[in-house]
Amino acid sequence: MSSGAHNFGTVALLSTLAALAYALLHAFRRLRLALVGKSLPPGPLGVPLLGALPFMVARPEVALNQWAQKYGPLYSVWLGEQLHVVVSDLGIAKGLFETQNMVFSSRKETFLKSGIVFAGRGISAASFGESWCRNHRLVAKYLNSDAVPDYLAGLEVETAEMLKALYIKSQGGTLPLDPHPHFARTSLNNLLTVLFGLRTDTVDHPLVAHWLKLTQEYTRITAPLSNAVDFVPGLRRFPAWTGIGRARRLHQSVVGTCSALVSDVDRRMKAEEDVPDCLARHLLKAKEEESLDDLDVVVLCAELMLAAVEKTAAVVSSLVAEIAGNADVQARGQAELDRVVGRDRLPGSEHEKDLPYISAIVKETERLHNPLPLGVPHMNTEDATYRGHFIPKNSVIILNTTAMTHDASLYGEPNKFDPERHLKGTAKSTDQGYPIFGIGPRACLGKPLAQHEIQLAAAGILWAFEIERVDTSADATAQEDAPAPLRVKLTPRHNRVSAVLGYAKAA
Ligand code: HEM
Repeated sequence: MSSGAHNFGTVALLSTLAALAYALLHAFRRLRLALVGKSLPPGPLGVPLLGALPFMVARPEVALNQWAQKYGPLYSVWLGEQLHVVVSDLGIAKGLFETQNMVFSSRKETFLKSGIVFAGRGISAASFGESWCRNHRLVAKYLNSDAVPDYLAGLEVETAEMLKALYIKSQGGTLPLDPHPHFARTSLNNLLTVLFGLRTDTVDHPLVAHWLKLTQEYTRITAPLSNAVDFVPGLRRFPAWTGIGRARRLHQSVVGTCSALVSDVDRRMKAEEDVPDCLARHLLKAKEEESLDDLDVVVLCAELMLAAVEKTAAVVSSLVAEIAGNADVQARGQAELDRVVGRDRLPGSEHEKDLPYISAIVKETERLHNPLPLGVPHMNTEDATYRGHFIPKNSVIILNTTAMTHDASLYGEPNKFDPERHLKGTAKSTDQGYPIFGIGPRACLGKPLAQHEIQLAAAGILWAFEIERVDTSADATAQEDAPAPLRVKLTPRHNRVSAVLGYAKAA
């Protein structure tokens, strides 16, 4: 026998033994639990050391959905040595949180996101404890639904600025464009105002493209299941292959950018300049009393900017893409705006409650185009049991919110864009609520701000423009592995648009 064939035989034997040992270990784990009358939720077995990680490399949500079909809406899966419990049903998610809210409201402090990107600080990646409580309390003061009404006038100004910039950049509707950077700038400006009391003056300001790039990198390297290195500690010896280097660079870049903004607020406060009330000022003033160090302040601000900008902009871009492809929805939304707002002023936040169809368009976009398809994983701090399934302490809980919002038993024809289903009192009305902002004490802190921003953007764009999608299939610059960029033609809807937007050179 040749040495090559011999080596192959040895490798095959060792692999088989490793797989057997792994299967035995899992069988033993399950048997041990069964002996004391406990059974884990069912789930796939996976492979030695890595568990199910190899099946989740490309599109984790596809693998998760296939397992949900096979094992049901509550199943367990090992990723490396970490047990994950995946919930794909809204009723079960609500059930878990209604009965054991506090038990399920921690997070696993992951190696990449928590340890490197946020340097063990911040809110979203922190386990449930004193530091999370303090940070959550400090930030909530500036973001909860009591605080947001103070920002509404500013959000309206930013929306009007965004519409005007779209009008100008598209040369009064003659040039197709990608509106996404404009939506990102609006969201960035809203956050910069809340955090630092400042804003960018144009979409071409370098901070807009820089921050968009950082948030996209953040999304790529911190997606809930993207990092084998979080669950297989042995991989940490290979920083070049495992995203560790990228996470370090992201940390440096994000902290560098936000440190400069925080330092400027600090300098202005020390020079006794007039600094508007903003989160950075509040945190700097409270540093001693709240035992915050410099990095705490910077990471809190950076985290909010990372959490906010791209997700909010992504929803608005998806909304525009959907409207461009649904002439009936567009016409119905515009008819509502003409009726409620008229053509001599822009829709404002005072109109929101009188625009149920626009709200329904927003809800339907969020249902279909969830910008955080698997939410942010939770962790349970105590052993728990749900409908006979044992969920051991320190399991990572994935709320598969996309599966929940595509549940055909709640939303008939779940892949269809149909705002009508959110209109109360109509034949199609379902009103199941949807969990894209999360559930329980760890639910999104920015929801009130994001919802107002998106609603104002939706109403403003529909008020101002006829939206038409431009075909990008022949775009030679498009990258093969990236989604086609959104390109739309935004034609002013009526002859009052330029005047109301304050654009003097109107046709
Ligand atoms: C469309 C926009 C947004 C979506 C879909 C979204 C979604 C989410 C989700 C799913 C979570 C995890 C909830 C859970 O664990 O149950 C979360 C957490 C969080 N979000 Fe958002 N978010 C959005 C915008 C924002 C904005 C604008 C901000 C800040 C200004 C923000 C700040 C946060 C923070 C700080 C957390 C961590 C909460 C915690 O762990 O205690 N988000 N968000």
